[in-house]
Amino acid sequence: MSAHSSEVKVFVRTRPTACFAQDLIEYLPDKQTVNVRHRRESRKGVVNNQMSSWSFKLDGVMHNMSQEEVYQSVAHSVVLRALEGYNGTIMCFGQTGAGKTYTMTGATESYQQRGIIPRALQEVFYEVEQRVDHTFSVFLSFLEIYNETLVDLLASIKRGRAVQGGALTIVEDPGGGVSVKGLTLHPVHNEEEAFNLLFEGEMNRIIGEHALNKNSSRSHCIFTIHIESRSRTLSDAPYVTSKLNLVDLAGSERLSKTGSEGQVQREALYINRSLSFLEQAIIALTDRRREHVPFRQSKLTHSLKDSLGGNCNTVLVANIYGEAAQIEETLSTLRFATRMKCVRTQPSINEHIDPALQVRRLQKEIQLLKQELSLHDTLANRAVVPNESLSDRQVDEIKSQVQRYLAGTLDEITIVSIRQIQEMFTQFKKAVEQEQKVKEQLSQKYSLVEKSENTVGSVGEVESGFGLGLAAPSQKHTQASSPNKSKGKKIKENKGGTVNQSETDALTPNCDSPPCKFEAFEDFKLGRGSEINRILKENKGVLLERMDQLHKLTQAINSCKRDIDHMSSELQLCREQRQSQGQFVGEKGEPVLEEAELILLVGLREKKDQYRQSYEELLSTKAEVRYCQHLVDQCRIRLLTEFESWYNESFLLPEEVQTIFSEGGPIRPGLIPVDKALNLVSQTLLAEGPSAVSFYNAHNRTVQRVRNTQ
Ligand SMILES: Nc1ncnc2c1ncn2[C@@H]1O[C@H](COP(=O)(O)OP(=O)(O)OP(=O)(O)O)[C@@H](O)[C@H]1O
Repeated sequence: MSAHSSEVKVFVRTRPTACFAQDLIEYLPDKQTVNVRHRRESRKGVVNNQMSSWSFKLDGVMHNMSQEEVYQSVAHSVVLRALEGYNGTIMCFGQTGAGKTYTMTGATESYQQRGIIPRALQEVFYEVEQRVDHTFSVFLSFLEIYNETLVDLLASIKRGRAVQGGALTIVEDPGGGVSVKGLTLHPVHNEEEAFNLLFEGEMNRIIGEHALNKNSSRSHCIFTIHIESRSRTLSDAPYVTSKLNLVDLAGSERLSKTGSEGQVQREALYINRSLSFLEQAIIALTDRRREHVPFRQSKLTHSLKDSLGGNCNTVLVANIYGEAAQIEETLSTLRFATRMKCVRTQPSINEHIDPALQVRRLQKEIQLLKQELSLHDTLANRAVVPNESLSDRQVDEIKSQVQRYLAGTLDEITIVSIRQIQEMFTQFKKAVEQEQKVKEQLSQKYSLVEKSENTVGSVGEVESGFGLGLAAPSQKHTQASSPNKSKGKKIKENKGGTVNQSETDALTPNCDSPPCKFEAFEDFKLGRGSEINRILKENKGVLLERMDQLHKLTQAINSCKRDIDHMSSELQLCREQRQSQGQFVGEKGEPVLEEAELILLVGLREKKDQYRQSYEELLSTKAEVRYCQHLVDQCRIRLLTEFESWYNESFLLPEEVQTIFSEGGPIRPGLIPVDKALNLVSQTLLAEGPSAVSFYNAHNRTVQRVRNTQ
C-alpha cells in the first residue's frame, strides 16, 4: 500500500493551577501558539535580570479543556484510522506531575475524568459494533519500561497468548515494525473486558516515592490495542491489522530538582537517560542528512522505533505545569515538542493476504484463464489445446517423435501446445547430451590414434596446417622412404587391402616421366606413407564393423516393431471382442482380463521395452559410425596430401632444390605446398649466395652415393 509522508501532530496541555504564571506564559487566540518569557540563566554566579521570550507554534493548545475535548482533538482520528489498518501512537511527555497519566489514563475513580485509553477502548468497540460488514479481533498488551527493564503488566492474567515465549525482548520485524517477544496479548470482546485489563495493568504499575508527587509513576508505560479486521462480505479481500500505542512517558524533571536519593535517584537517572535518548533519536529523525537514527540506545526508543520513524500516525501531547516555579521544565518540554513536530512518518495500511486465500484466488484465476484460452481456440476454429501438464504416456510419445525426427523417419512434428514444445526441447537436449556422451566415450576409445597426432606436433611441421586426429608416419618410416630412394622403383602389389575409389580418383594416371601418379601412390603407401595408410585401414576396419552392427540393429528393431504392431492389433481385437461380450468381473466386482489378453499385454510391454533399448543402442551406434566415418575421411585426406607433397618433392623439384630438402638440408621436406616450397628454396639460395647451390648439390650427391652403396 503506498504511503504518504505525514508530520507528527503535537499538542500542549496545561495542568490547571491556581498559580498560573500569566506574566510568563501567554496563549495566543489562534490556539496554536504559546509564548514564554523567562529570565536568562545566570552564568558563573552573575545575576542576570534580562528577560527573554520564546514563541512555540504547535498543532493545538489545550488549556482548561475537558477530557472529552482533549480526546476529540488528540485521539479520535488516530483511533478511527487504526480501525482502517493504520498504526497509531499517542504519547504524553512532560515533567512529573504535569498531567501525563491524567491525560492518558485519567482518574480511574471518576468516569467523567477518564482519559484517552478508556475513551479509545470505548470508541473501538463502538465502531466494531457499527461496522457490521467486517469482523474485528481486538487484543490488548500493557508494557512497562522500568529502569531499562521490560515488564509485562498483564502477565498476571492467564488467558493471554505471548508473542513467542521467553524473556521480554524487543524484536524488529522484517517489514520494519517492532514487537516485544514474550509480551502477552489478551483478546477482548467488549469495553468491560478491556477496562478490566487496563485497571489490572494500572494496579501492577510500579509506583515510586517522589518528593514532588507521591503517586508519580517512575516508568514508561505502553498500552497497546491490537486490531485485526476482515471483510464479512468479500471472502477473498485482504485483511488488515494495526497497532495503537498509547504511551505514558515517565516525568522529565531535572535530577537536582527531585531532591530524591537512593532507588528514586537511580530511577530518575534511568528516566532522564532514556528521555535524552528519545530526544537524540528525534533530533536524528529531523535531520535529513543523518542516515542512522540511534533507536537502540534505550528500550524506550527501540520499542517506539516504528511509532517515531515508521508507518504510523503519531501524536504527542506535551504536558506542562504552568506555575512560575516550573518555567524551566515548561520551556524544555515545549522545545522537545517543537522538535517532535518536525519528525515525519509514513502512515500506510497494514494489508495482508491470507496464504490459503491467495492459493484459492490464484486457482480461480488459472481456471478462468483456461476457459478464456479454450474460448479463443473455439473462436479461431482450432482444436482445443490441452493445458494440463503432460502425462508419462504423452512424454514418451514426444520422445519417440523427436527420435524419429532426428533419425529422419519423421519429416515434421506438429506443434500442439506450449507444454509440448517445452518437452520437445527437453528431448532434443537429451539427444544432444547422449551424442556428446558417446563422442566422449569414443574419443577415449581412440586415444591411441590421438596420441599419434601429438607425435606429428613434435616433429615440428607447424607450417603443414594439418591438425588432424590421425597418426602420422614415424621418423623411422620417413627415413626409410626418402623420395630419391623410391624413385624408379617397381610398383609393388598393394597387400594392405582395398583402396577407396576417391583415393584413386584423385590421382590422374600420368605415365610420362615423372612416373605415373597412380603407381607412385601405391609405392608411397608401401614406403613413406605406410604408417598413415596402416591407420587408415585400421579405421576403415572399425567403420565396417560398426556399419555391420548398425545394419543388424536396424533389422532387429524393424522386426521388433513388426511384432509390436502385430501384438497391438491382436490386443485391439481382444478388446473389441470383450466389449461386445461384456466385461468379466471378479468376486468383488473388479474388472478381470481374459488370460489371452493379459498375456498379450505383458508381451507387448516387454516388446516395447526391448524396442526402446534397441533404439537407444541404435542411436549410439549411429553416432559411432559417424565418428568412425569422420576419422576415415580425415585419414584419407592426410594420406593424399602427404602423397602430393612427397610426389612433388620427389619428382617435380629441380635437383638442386631436392638437395635443400634432403636430409641435413636447411628446409625440412614434407607437407609444404610445392609453390611455397620453391619460393622458400629460392629465398634460401639467394640468402646464402649462388655458391650455396653447388655446395648443396655436392653434399647431396655424396649422401646419395653413400646410401646407394649401403
Ligand atoms: N488537566 C487536569 N485536570 C485536572 N487534574 C489534573 C490535570 N492534569 C493533572 N491533574 C492532576 O495532577 C496530578 C498529577 O497528574 P499526573 O499524575 O497525571 O501527572 P504525571 O505527569 O503523570 O506525573 P508522573 O510523571 O509522575 O507520572 C494528578 O492528581 C492529576 O489528577
